[in-house]
Amino acid sequence: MPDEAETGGEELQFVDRTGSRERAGQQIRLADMARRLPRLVRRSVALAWSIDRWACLGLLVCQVASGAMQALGLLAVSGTIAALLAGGDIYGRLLAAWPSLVMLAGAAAARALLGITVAWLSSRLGPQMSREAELGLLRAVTEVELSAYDAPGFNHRKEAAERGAEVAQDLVTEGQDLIASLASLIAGAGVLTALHPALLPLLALASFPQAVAQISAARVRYLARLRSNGDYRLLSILRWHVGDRYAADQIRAGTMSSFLVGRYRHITDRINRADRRAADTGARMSVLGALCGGVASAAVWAAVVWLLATGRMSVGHAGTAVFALQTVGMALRGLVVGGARIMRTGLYMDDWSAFLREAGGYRMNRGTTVPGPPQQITVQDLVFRYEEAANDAVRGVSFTLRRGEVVALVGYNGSGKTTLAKLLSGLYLPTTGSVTWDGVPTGELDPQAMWSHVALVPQDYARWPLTARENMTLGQPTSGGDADIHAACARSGADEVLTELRSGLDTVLARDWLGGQELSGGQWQRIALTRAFYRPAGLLVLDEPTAALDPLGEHRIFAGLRQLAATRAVVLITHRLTNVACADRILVLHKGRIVQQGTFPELVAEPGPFRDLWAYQHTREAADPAADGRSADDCAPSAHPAPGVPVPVPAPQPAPHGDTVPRTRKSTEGERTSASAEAETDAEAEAEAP
Ligand SMILES: Nc1ncnc2c1ncn2[C@@H]1O[C@H](COP(=O)(O)OP(=O)(O)OP(=O)(O)O)[C@@H](O)[C@H]1O
Repeated sequence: MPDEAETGGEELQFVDRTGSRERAGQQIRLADMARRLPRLVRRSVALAWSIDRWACLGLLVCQVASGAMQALGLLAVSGTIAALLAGGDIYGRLLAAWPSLVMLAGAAAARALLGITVAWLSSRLGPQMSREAELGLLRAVTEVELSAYDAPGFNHRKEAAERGAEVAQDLVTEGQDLIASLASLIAGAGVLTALHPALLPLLALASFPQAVAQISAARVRYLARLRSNGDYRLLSILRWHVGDRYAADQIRAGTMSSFLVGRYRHITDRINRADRRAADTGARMSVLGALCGGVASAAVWAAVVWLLATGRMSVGHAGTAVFALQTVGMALRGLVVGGARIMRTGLYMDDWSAFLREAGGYRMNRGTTVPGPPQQITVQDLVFRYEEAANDAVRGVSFTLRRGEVVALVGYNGSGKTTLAKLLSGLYLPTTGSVTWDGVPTGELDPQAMWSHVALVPQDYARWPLTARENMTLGQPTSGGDADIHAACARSGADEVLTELRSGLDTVLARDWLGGQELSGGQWQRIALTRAFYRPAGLLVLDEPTAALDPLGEHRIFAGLRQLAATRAVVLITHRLTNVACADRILVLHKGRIVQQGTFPELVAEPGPFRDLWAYQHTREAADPAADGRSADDCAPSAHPAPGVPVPVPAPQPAPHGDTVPRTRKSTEGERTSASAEAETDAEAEAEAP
């Protein structure tokens, strides 16, 4: 298969629409660094302090002590050299140098010990910081509006924040390296200044070109990585698709492996090119910096020789100056390299903290009214448009849904059914118009309290790698205990699934896990239905709830639906029109609008999209009964046209199996069909049917 990139077609790519990170990356410069470093160190210390103040305190004390030991060591070097170069016999000189030597060894040993302590504390603290950062991120993610996931900018910010959480642990080591370099610098600079005041400014001047070069190289590398971020993301998505079990059969049967691997290669080639360019530029800068630095260092050493030659500095002091110059030089390099690293980490952490602050710009900001189970959900002039979409997904929709009612949404693919169901559940908020629960707009309700009254079976239901029990209770067991779970299983057909599970409700539903067991698609759908039936919710939304079920399983669900509706408002979305005969009212959507509504018999009698769909589906099913395993008569025999007659007008009569829904009666606004109440007893009997 030809590559899209080769054919000139569109190519999947991730774009930083805000450009904020690119701008931030451009800030990796010496002046910005000098300005930002104290803030970054403060932040890393504050984060560490909030997690483990004793470890944090220990690290700070160790670094200060290490700096002091370094200064002591340099002084000891000076004392040792001075004693060794003094006049007198060698034994006398060694004896005089002895205390300085002991001090030198003691300082070195103490520094080594402090280094080990720092490494120990850092390795305890670092991973904790990342875990805490991840937890903060998880909390922030659950606090965003669902619509955030439809906004490309949000996903980009989320990924950047994830990277920030990942590198949070580096802040400890980088912060420590920086503090250690600073301590060394102060110690060395103090000694150097004491030896001769001109040496330190000279050294600082000599280090300047190298510092600029190293920071520039770090900036180039960061920006290159930033520009390749989208490609790295693509690679991880491709890796997941190629490696995951869900598509393994399709990759093989579709002989897609070379296409996918080729695509992977195409992206890695692009990353490699960018990396090579960045590496080359970085190396050129480093060479230039090293050349300038080399010349400047030669000047510093020449100055030391000149001081020595002109008698302005003793030999002992000159020896100490050699060590001090090395110490200060290393400390300066450590400051620059560590500074560039912590700047880079700081930029990622900025992404993380900005995400936590604003939840990627989509933090839920809703009301605090705590609702009860909704008695009536009213939709008025509802319009909803997905972010950056060209058209409204739902436009000008008005209707009322009451407790005890089953309302079916039907229509062609993309007509807005799922979107409307999510608006009813308060998962999305209207762009204009309103959705009210017992008179209160969904935006004014406390979201968690509202969703505790929603039971949702989406088209793509989650397959949690948890036990069967947790998969059904969603970690929120009712006071009825397992009895409630079994009752819900009996409704959904999951009772049959349970008998096949090794440890019953305690079985982990994930084959990859030790002791876990995998389920078939239909078995998983039964579990998803059990969740919804188990949940004591006032609004039940079923979006294609039986797509994966066998005919008997499907029959069981629809036979029990009326009984469920007794205490709930039910929204049913299905393309299988025989199933919507169970509904009190059917809303037909087309391009986001309600174009028809009424009972099943009314709609099959009325020219329009519903009748077209029904005629097509029924004719097909009549021609090939095997296409639909269950009889259309299960729900509303009166509504079904006789074979060969495309769309008959149904006669009003009670359904079999005791379903007493008066099918021909129009469910007008403000009016509830008597069916809901009357059907309960009979539907209960039906629920027992296999
Ligand atoms: N996350 C999204 N971002 C942008 N547009 C979307 C998104 N989800 C759906 N849409 C668009 O909104 C419209 C309605 O989609 P919706 O999923 O509500 O349709 P549907 O009637 O449930 O379709 P189906 O029968 O295929 O499930 C479609 O045009 C679709 O392309």
